[in-house]
Amino acid sequence: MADSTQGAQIPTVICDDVHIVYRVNAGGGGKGGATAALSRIVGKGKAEVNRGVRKVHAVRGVTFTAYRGEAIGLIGTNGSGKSTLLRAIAGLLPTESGKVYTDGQPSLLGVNAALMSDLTGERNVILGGLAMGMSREEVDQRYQDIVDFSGINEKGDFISLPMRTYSSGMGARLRFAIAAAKNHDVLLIDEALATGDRKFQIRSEERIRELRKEAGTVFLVSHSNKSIRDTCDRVLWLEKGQLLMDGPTEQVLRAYERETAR
Ligand SMILES: Nc1ncnc2c1ncn2[C@@H]1O[C@H](COP(=O)(O)OP(=O)(O)OP(=O)(O)O)[C@@H](O)[C@H]1O
Repeated sequence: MADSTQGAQIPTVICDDVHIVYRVNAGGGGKGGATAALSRIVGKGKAEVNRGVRKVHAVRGVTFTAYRGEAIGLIGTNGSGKSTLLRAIAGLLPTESGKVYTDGQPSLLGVNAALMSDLTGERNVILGGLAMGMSREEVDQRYQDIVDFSGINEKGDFISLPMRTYSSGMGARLRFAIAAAKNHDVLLIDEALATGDRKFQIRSEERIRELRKEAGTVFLVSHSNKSIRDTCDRVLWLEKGQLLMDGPTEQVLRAYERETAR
C-alpha cells in the first residue's frame, strides 16, 4: 500500500475482492448472424458445436482503497483488465462477486465517451455540461474556457462544425475539456490523453494535478509511463486480471519496466 494512504485519509473508492466476468456468445452472433453463416460455410456445419456462452474472467480478486487527493495510475499489458476495472468502478459493469464502494458518482472519461457526432462541438459542450449536472448558466460561464482548453479553435472555427468532422485527437481533446470543466469526486480517465498531441497532453496533465488538489481522486489508465510518472503518485499494476503490485509510482513502474523489457 502506498505511503499516501497513511494519516487522516478519506476513502473514495473501495474495491473488495472484485471479480468481473464477461459472458460471450461463442456462436458468433447467433444462428442468423453473418459470422455464424460464414462459420457454417467454412466449417460445413461445425459452427453449431461451438455454440454456447463462454466466460472471460477479466478481473480476479482485486482489492484496494483509494483516497481523496490521490492520482492513481492503472498499468498492465494489453488485456490485463484495466479498462474493465475502471468500468466497474464507474458502475457500468456488474461484479461477479466482491464489491465496489464509491463516494459520490464517479465519472468515466474514455476515448469512446458518448458525444453526439452529428452535433457541433458547441452543442456537445452544452449537452456534456448539462449531462454532468451543471446548470445552463454554469455551462454558459465555462463555455469559453472549455473551448480554449480543448484548443479546438486554434486552427479555425471548428467548434461550429459537427464532431464527425474532427480527427480522433480533436474529439479526445474536446471530451477531456468538457469532463475537466467540472470538479469530480472520482474522475476515471481511460487513455484519454493518448490521442492528444504533446502540447495538449501537458495541458491535461496539469489539469489532472489541479483536479487532485481540488480534493477529488483521479484514476488514469495509460500505456504511457511518462504520463503516469508526471501525474500519478500511486500505481496499481494489473496482470491477467490480478493486482500484481500497488505502491508508489516509481517503485511500481520500475518493476513493471524491468518485467516488460524482457
Ligand atoms: N466486452 C467484452 N466482452 C468480452 N470480453 C471482454 C470485453 N471487454 C474486454 N474483454 C476481455 O477482458 C479482458 C480484459 O480486457 P480489458 O479491456 O479490461 O484490458 P486492458 O488492460 O484495458 O487492455 P488494453 O491495454 O489492451 O486496453 C481481455 O481478455 C478482454 O478480451
